[in-house]
Amino acid sequence: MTQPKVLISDKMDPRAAAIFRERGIHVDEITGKTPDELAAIIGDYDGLAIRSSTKATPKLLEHATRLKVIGRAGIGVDNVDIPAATQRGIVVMNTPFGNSITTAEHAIALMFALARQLPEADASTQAGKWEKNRFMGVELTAKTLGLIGAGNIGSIVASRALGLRMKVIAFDPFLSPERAMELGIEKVELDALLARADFITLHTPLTDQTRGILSREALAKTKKGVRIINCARGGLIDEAALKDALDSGQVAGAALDVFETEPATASPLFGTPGFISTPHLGASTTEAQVNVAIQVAEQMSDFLLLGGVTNAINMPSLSAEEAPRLKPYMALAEKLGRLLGQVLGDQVRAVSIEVEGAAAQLNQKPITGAVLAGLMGTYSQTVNMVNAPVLAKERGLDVREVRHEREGDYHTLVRVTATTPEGKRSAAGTLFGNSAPRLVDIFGVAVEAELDGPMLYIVNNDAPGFIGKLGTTLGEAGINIATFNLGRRKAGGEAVALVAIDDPVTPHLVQQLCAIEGVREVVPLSF
Ligand SMILES: NC(=O)c1ccc[n+]([C@@H]2O[C@H](COP(=O)([O-])OP(=O)(O)OC[C@H]3O[C@@H](n4cnc5c(N)ncnc54)[C@H](O)[C@@H]3O)[C@@H](O)[C@H]2O)c1
Ligand SMILES: O=C(O)[C@H](O)COP(=O)(O)O
Repeated sequence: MTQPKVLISDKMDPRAAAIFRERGIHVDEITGKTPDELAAIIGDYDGLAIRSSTKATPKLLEHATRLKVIGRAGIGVDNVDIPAATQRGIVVMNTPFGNSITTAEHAIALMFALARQLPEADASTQAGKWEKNRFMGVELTAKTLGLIGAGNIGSIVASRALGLRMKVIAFDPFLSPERAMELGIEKVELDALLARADFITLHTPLTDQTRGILSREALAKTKKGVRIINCARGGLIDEAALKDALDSGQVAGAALDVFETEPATASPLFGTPGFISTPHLGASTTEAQVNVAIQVAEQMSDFLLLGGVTNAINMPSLSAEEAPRLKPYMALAEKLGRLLGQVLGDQVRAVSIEVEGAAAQLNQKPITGAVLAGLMGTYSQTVNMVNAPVLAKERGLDVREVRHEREGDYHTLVRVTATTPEGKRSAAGTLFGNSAPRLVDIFGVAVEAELDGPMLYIVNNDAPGFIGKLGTTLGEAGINIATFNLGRRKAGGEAVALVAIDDPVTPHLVQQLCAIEGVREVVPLSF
């Protein structure tokens, strides 16, 4: 295995680079590059470790020809084009909990800062004004805090606010009543939250549903004198409407850590009385940065070295312990998919993947991904485990997974059945010694073949003399037979030969093989 290379392109705690090096991964820390400069170097790397500054756009990813994984040392992945990464087979992972406490604390800090106008009071005092009568604050105790989004960060904010004796209400369509009760908060609709909250804090991702959730109309529905905090994502609030609401006094104060356009070096909000801002500092504590740096480096190393997948946005998880056990199954699954793909071409409309015996104890998703990657890999150069399920969906391929706990003739078995307009064809394989993939059944004919290197799949009438003629034709073309596996439905019926050969065959030789008496089909294979 060649040494993987990782690029850290945003400022990150040095522990990330140290972990990559300890695990034998080459790492370069190159920060502050323009998109074009980054595009010029990204082609050298297997992994890209980022925070929120690097934008992994489709344009950048076009140059990322080696890239296998993007690791986000933090939570929000809106700076990564996930569909583009997935199309290119790049796993995108984040560290969903490493900076949650820190960010929740920042929201609470901003809530205090708004309640007591701390930044203005500080600036005035340091300017020598001593304006004691100018800064009249409000208490938090007994006030109502409205959470928009009660996930990881929102729920930590709730627990801190309850400790401050606030009443907490939340709008989150995915918050269950049980979870709300467990958190000690009241689940409400958005309009009720707007009408009741003295403070509103946002903790949702930026999605099509949440963009502009505090729109001009929503701000008009708030309780007069509300104070608003946003430590989630710019774009959740209409900034122009917020400016007007601050000017009119509808909103008494607003604290933004995040902006629609970042870096936010200019904004109509700047200088507005009651407005406070920080430059996307939510996650910026020593503790959070150490957490996310360690987590992202461990996760990316596990993926690059062992195939373990943790906290991936675009792929099911696969622990570093599970990955070595699944590896031979994935190799078997990929070979079965590849075999069917080569024999059936692009005629496959549906695939059923059955696991039986020991295989049924494992996580089936990676096995399915490998089958699809093998199947579609015969007509797509860029398909892999990551993008195969998405590409299958795009092509309208109906994919089914079936699990049989019982053992059949083999202690472990993977069977792939493909449906084409002509009917169903299936291939099954097992693992010898729990590690070596072997084909044991092809289209209902029992065989025992290693699927490796160049091979020939031949269907012929079972009749004396065929093997001799086949050997002679291959021999005259200078093709050496490595192994020969033959199976038949019944004596004198249809027979299937899987022939491992030392060199690939030419189309002309395939024609010659097809011309042998009794041969019905010849398909050159490669594994
Ligand atoms: N300022 C910073 O530096 C900083 C740091 C960390 C995280 N963040 C951001 O904070 C946000 C929240 O992070 P998290 O870890 O709590 O995420 P999370 O996924 O744990 O929680 C998000 C919550 O939003 C809810 N939600 C989704 N759609 C919604 C909708 N339409 N209306 C209301 N609620 C909705 C979800 O149900 C979920 O409970 C993310 O955008 C993240 O990027 C910012
Ligand atoms: O989503 C996140 O984790 C935060 O926005 C933190 O971003 P940062 O890593 O750029 O500070």
